[in-house]
Amino acid sequence: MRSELAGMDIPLPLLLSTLAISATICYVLFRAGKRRRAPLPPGPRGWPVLGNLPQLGGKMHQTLHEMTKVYGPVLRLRFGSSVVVVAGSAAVAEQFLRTHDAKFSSRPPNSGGEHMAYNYQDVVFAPYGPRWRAMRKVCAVNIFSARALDDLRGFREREAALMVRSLVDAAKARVPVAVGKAANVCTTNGLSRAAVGLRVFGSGGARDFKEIVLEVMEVGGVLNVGDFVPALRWLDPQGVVARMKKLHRRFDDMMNRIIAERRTGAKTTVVEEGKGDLLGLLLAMVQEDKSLTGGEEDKITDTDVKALILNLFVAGTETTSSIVEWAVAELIRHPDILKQAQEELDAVVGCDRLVSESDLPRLTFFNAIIKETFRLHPSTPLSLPRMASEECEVAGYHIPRGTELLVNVWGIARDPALWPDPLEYQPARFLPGGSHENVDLKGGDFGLIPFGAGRRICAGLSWGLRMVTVTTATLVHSFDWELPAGQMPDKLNMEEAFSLLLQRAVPLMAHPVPRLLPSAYEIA
Ligand code: HEM
Repeated sequence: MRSELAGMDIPLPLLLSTLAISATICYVLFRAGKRRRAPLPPGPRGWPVLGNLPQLGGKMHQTLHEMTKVYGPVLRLRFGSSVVVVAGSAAVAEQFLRTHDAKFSSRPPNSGGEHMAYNYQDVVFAPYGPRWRAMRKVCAVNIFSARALDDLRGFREREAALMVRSLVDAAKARVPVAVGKAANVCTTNGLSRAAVGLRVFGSGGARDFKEIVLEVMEVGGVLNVGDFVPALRWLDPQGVVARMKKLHRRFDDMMNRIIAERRTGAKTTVVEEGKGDLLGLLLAMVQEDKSLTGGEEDKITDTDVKALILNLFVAGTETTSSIVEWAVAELIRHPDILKQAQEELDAVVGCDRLVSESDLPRLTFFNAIIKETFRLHPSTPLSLPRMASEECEVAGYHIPRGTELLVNVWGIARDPALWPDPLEYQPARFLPGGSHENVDLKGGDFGLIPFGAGRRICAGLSWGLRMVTVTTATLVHSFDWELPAGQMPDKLNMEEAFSLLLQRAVPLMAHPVPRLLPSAYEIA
């Protein structure tokens, strides 16, 4: 038999065998293609609807660290309807945040970004793109560049001195102080003076401002179940969204008032001159009709200014003061390390004045203490979430588009494969000749990334690091620290609280004992 195909006369057996061979080749290629796609990462089975949310507990970073030991360094979970992947080793974090960083440069949508941060018009939640880049540049130039940091140094040092004054008063009264609270007043006021020319706490502080900032920091740290389970979103079971909306209105009203006062030159709440602060610089840009991205329709607006200021308070206050509190607690637990730190401070600074920022580069041992504290007690143990804008392959696993990424910076910094005696507080590991002498905190060493890494690394890293170092150095240089009667340094409770930020479960209370010459404490 013969068959006619496109006018050709082909024998039927030949045609059939050609078709059979083609079909077989297609099938083999299809199977090979299927096999080439990497598997999804492993992870524990979750519950219906809620997925793995009920298994996380309050100390999510600890649970995820344990799961990583079982399932490996790329862990796949489901938070409600969101697929989440957790990076649990330095090598895997590097693949996500260096090799594939461009694909993970946006953050997943969430209620904080929508209801508090002016519908993602800020820096923290803004989708990756020209607008986000421009907003980051505005911060970088006006507050976080080396020059801006130096210009604003007076605010930080002044607040550190005021902290010392209040601690001397407590010493005279023989009352123990909450070290984290004292540090928080210092870091928040330092930032708020630089940002809006106002002190949040203390004399001259605006009460409204303080209340709003405290609540913004608190609400910003809550994990909202409605973000992961769409069916629960409208119910708002924790009442988080309702609080956010109310708080947003209060913050917005307050900022509108501050901006109006600035524009009319009225002086109701402004305790600093306001010259040279970030708000003044940003309002000048609005006045000049400056474009963010160069486009005509993309002028910087009052909303951009308010969103940016909000970011600084949420991202830059508790993160900074919690590290100071952990550092002082570690030093109380390790009197030999505290003594060595004080000897270095005395040699560099002397005993007749307080620490200044210009002393910091010469404090080799003290800088190692700061690194070691960030290693064991990173303020944001799971960094901030990112989201895959494209699919990719990491460590042999397929990561689909839309997957949320958490990087367990807390767990990675305790990996025994990377850190000898990982649970021991040993600043010397960062000293010349130590096992990690060249490691820094700036996102290049993936075993230690408390500020994140890649394009969306912490925008306030330089400010945060300086503020943490100068505040801690001031506390350690100006005072000896004694625990309240009955507490032993080696038994100090070092438990972590239930929170997205790494707070202490039991706030550190201690007696400051002045140790410098009396003239050092003469603070105007
Ligand atoms: C010292 C303590 C601080 C720590 C440990 C810290 C940590 C972080 C981390 C882990 C991220 C996410 C990075 C990533 O996605 O890879 C981040 C983002 C951010 N941080 Fe910080 N931070 C600190 C202080 C500050 C300060 C003082 C400010 C501002 C005054 C600030 C402003 C920001 C902003 C604006 C972002 C968002 C960056 C973006 O999405 O482009 N942070 N921070």
